[in-house]
Amino acid sequence: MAEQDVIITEVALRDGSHAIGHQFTVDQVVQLSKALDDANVPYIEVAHGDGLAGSSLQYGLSKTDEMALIEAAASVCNNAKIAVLLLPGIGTVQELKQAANIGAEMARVATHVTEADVSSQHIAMAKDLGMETVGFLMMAHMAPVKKLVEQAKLMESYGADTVYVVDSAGALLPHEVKARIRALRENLQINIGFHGHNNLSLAMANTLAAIEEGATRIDGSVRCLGAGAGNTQTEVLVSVLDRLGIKTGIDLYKMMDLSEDIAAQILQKPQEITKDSLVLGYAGVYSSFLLHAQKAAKQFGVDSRDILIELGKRRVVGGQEDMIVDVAAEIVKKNTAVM
Ligand SMILES: C[C@H](O)CC(=O)C(=O)O
Ligand SMILES: [Mn+2]
Repeated sequence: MAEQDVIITEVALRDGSHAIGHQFTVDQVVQLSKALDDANVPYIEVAHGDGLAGSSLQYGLSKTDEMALIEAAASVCNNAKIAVLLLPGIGTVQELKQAANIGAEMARVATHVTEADVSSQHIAMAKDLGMETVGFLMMAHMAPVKKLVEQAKLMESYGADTVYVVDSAGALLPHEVKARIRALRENLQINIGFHGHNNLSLAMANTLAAIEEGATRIDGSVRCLGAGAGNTQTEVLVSVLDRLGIKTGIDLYKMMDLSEDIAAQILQKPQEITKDSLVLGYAGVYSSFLLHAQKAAKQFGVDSRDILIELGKRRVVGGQEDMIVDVAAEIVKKNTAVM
């Protein structure tokens, strides 16, 4: 019998970076990684929220060099493997090599859902470095199923071991997740994964829908420590899967304890679905835009929801963070013109 039916990657130390303005310290990363390792979590992702080399004025400056965080996490894990995220164009193969040298064993190469072709070099390099390799198709709600399959097949052809459907905006509904995972299962030979965000309170339902259709790689963030309203909450997911008789190999009590004792202390305020995170899901906007939009709203004196709705209409994608300020300024101009 397999020890795990579903393999969980804990993303709080990467996706959660968005929620705390990229302020992780070595001490926080060491404490959380150690506890996750002790709870038998198989993969722990560590990096800037926007992946390797994401620390910048555009995406947000990290308090601590991410390589120091990755090295610290790797040094305290006995069984868990450290994963890193890389968005080609933000990170390069240089950072990937550096991360592999200090202990990262899994590379997750992320592209917009229609741009998989930019991942070929990075997937090939990750394989050459001996890393387990994941293709991560972000903003999956923005492409029809046929397009998603075509793009996933590209990642498979470059050598990815797994392809993820990434609901970056938390905008997908369960039947849409099902259709996407089913199509990938029917057309690909590699593992299929799912990464959800809870902006519409659907992260758990979507994750279960994905598992029902055959996804075996699932992301979670403990205490919902992720962008927007956070991801599928890991300790809740472990409980639900246990009730369903689906094995994760993770110790539930230890997971609950570390959520309460460590993750909750890292969050500047408890994760909940606020009006802004709800609008992310409703309008189909990248979850990592949340704090940027709130900052621009304050700066320009406009409603953050208006900014997010407009970004959704314009189908803005990751990498276009500068548009947030443009949109805020345009709203001010429009409001002044009608006065
Ligand atoms: C760079 C993004 O934050 C990656 C991710 O977690 C998502 O698209 O969701
Ligand atoms: Mn995410």
